[in-house]
Amino acid sequence: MSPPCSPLDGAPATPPPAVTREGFRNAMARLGAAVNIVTTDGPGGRHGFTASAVCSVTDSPPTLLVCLNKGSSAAGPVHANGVVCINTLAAGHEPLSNLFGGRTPPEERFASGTWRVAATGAPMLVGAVVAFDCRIVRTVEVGTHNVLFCEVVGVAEGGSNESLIYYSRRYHTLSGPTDD
Ligand SMILES: NC(=O)c1ccc[n+]([C@@H]2O[C@H](COP(=O)([O-])OP(=O)(O)OC[C@H]3O[C@@H](n4cnc5c(N)ncnc54)[C@H](O)[C@@H]3O)[C@@H](O)[C@H]2O)c1
Ligand SMILES: Cc1cc2c(cc1C)N(C[C@H](O)[C@H](O)[C@H](O)COP(=O)(O)O)c1[nH]c(=O)[nH]c(=O)c1N2
Repeated sequence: MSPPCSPLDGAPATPPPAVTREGFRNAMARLGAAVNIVTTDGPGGRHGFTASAVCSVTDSPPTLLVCLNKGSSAAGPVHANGVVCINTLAAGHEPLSNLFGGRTPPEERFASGTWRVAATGAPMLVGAVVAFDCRIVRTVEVGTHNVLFCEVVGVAEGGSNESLIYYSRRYHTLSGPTDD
């Protein structure tokens, strides 16, 4: 059996308490993450949702994963369409993130921002830091979420040099190097 976890400050180890949902979320709030709007379109209709649970899986074939709550109104359309575009948000996109973050009807979400249609048919956000046009190649159910494995079939790099970051339940801006 493995020993109990030690606190990072070197204090004596105590048996770990059960991890509650609240405890897990509080811990996760300490992980900074890029903010993305994941969009879809096709026979299941146009939809999109804000997601921070996005991660690179492998570059061969280029694959990302997205964790999508099964209770989200976007879940049906995403699975019916089998395609998504992962649009990574730039500084100034906080209102767009909140708009796609729940409760607003799908077509009202797309009334903000400028959208074009990617090769898969999914909406691509003009002004995103980067956008990944993807086909969903596998879905794995874990608890409340579906993990979508998304093969990248197209990439568009935007002009913005400032990424939107969600950390400690707030939005922040991270600037990249400038050319000069
Ligand atoms: N992975 C997710 O589904 C996810 C991620 C971030 C935010 N959200 C949703 O956005 C809203 C605001 O989030 P917040 O960060 O301000 O406060 P919060 O306390 O609800 O969440 C803190 C952190 O916990 C994680 N988290 C939250 N809900 C989760 C879920 N259902 N499953 C797995 N991980 C989850 C995320 O990393 C989040 O940043 C909430 O409704 C939350 O459920 C969901
Ligand atoms: C910053 C931030 C980050 C996330 C979210 C929200 C916000 C504000 N949400 C919640 C998600 O966007 C929301 O549940 C959907 O918009 C679906 O809501 P409706 O069911 O349509 O109301 C979210 N949901 C999800 O399934 N996976 C995720 O990674 C995230 N990440």
